[in-house]
Amino acid sequence: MATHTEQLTRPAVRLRSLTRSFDGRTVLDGIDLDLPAGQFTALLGHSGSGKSTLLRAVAGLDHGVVGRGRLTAPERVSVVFQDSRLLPWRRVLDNVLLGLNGKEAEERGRAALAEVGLKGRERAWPGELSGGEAQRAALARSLVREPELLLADEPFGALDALTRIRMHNLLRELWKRHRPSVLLVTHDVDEAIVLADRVLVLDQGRIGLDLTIDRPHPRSYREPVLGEYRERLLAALGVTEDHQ
Ligand SMILES: Nc1ncnc2c1ncn2[C@@H]1O[C@H](COP(=O)(O)OP(=O)(O)OP(=O)(O)O)[C@@H](O)[C@H]1O
Repeated sequence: MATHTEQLTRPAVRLRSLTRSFDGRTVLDGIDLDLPAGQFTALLGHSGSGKSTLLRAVAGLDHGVVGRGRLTAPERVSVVFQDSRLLPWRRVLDNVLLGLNGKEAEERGRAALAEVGLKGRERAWPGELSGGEAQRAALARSLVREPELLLADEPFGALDALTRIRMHNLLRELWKRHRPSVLLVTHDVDEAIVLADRVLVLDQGRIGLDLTIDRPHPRSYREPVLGEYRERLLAALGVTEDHQ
């Protein structure tokens, strides 16, 4: 992983005039965006606004899609999805190590599982894990690859509210320790505000708002000052809050 000084001097992701269309309908409309290395960024937007399309483009998972523009991203990119995508016929540690071999990789896999709170579950089958545990294993699978960029597409979307808060703390903790650049796609305004240092709103194929959240961590949903950010984000999303 890059040193902290290197991280500050070069963007991890650079998009220039990035355009993506499906069936003649433009979903991303000439996006220009730099994500500085080591930054924790969230991407908000309505359903269908193109968040996953943007994330897939950055991940290089959209081969064959009609599009234009220039994109640079680091070499080591990990992606976490809403479902853990663990292979049910492989034990948890083997899922984490998928494609990696050797004693040293195994040690790193065990360490990653310990980091996400799954020490002792190395030989469990994915079917024996709860939803939150499965997402922890998915995070460990990403972590063990030492990503420079971690892309997460609604990673906590299927979890209950309490588990989600614990996963927020875990993700932020892992980010602090390893400092990958993070791009987190979410529907959840509060999740974005509590976790990210920069929140982007995708609207009509463009970045409609680019908001820096300059507040110390850990943050709580209940901090009154975060309410100002919430209102700005909701306004950018075209949602008006009912204050009655
Ligand atoms: N492979 C594809 N083929 C055709 N249309 C697609 C494809 N992928 C995405 N789209 C369309 O592009 C638009 C944006 O989809 P995308 O999944 O990026 O939105 P999203 O903001 O991530 O939505 P959600 O929050 O509901 O997941 C949608 O209208 C979707 O139907």
